[in-house]
Amino acid sequence: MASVFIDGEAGTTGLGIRDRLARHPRVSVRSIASEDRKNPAAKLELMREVDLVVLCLPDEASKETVRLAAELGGDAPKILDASTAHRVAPDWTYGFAELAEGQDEAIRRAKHVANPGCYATGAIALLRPLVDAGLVAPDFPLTINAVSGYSGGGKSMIEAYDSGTAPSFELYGLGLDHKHLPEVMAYARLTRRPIFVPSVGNFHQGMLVSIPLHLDELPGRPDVAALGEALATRYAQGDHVVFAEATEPRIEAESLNDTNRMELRVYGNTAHRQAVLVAKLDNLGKGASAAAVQNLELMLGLA
Ligand SMILES: NC(=O)C1=CN([C@@H]2O[C@H](COP(=O)(O)OP(=O)(O)OC[C@H]3O[C@@H](n4cnc5c(N)ncnc54)[C@H](OP(=O)(O)O)[C@@H]3O)[C@@H](O)[C@H]2O)C=CC1
Ligand SMILES: CC(=O)N[C@@H](CCC(=O)OP(=O)(O)O)C(=O)O
Repeated sequence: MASVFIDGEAGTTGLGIRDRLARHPRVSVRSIASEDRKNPAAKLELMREVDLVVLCLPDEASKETVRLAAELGGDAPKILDASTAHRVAPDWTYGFAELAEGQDEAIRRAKHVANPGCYATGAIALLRPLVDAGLVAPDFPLTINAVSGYSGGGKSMIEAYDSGTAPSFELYGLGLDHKHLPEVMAYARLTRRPIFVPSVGNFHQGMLVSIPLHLDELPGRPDVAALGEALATRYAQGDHVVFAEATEPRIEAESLNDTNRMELRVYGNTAHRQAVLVAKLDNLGKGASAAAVQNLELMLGLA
């Protein structure tokens, strides 16, 4: 039985991981007493005894636990960080197994893995295959639009919606400096910073990430079908990331909730030479806790 300590177990992401691991036949969760949850000495003692620690903390607290673990030298557990702190750090492995061939193997071998951001998971899954295939140039002026359920904002945003003080819908991140952009650029291999317009609505969980494209501005002026074929080919073997046909000119955000699945579609109008790429995922599932469980199974040699 492999043992795991979830630092930040009572938060939104931590609880999601704990619930999934509660029914896991080969992983046991070691918990810290609630009054000690921010006590470095207690964390250090627990980290001595476990195989892996998952960080479900604000960025600064994550960095602090990583520093603490370093005190254990060669006895330090493996670390999976769900925060934004290490996603583009050179000595960390990006925990998106479907990123490219061999990424699952890199996660298996890694001592330190950064779990991807929820919006970034959708944007990278859509863009990386098209950049690799030469259908989208790395310096293309992209716009990424997205909507998330309010659980994406953690405990404080959940409280605001539950108490009725939050708006039904809002755009945010309009300072154009969202924390997921560095990882999107790095792992989709973009050289020009996309404009990212996230939004949040009055539903608990679920997410759509959409990217509009003028086809005549792309290299080789591909048609709608060519974009779909590139994604279908790339994810043909996928269990968790799949290409799906765009059968209706609309899409809702919640049908993949509580799963580790993400669906990618290409909508378009051949006559108008326009397309919209869309990823659907659960911000708490493939966007956070379910992806974390997928990663820790790889890191613990259970998958
Ligand atoms: N919600 C989401 O959809 C996603 C979140 N993430 C990331 O996961 C991390 C956690 O986010 P989320 O679960 O939403 O946040 P929450 O606000 O829901 O939970 C954070 C938890 O961390 C605890 N905490 C804060 N500081 C410390 C510390 N020093 N030691 C131990 N525990 C601490 C908090 O406890 P207390 O309340 O008692 O202070 C709280 O329980 C963040 O980095 C976030 O960016 C990643 C992907 C998606
Ligand atoms: C609705 C909402 O506020 N969402 C969060 C992102 C949630 C998430 O995935 O953040 P990390 O993975 O980077 O921790 C935000 O935009 O900051």
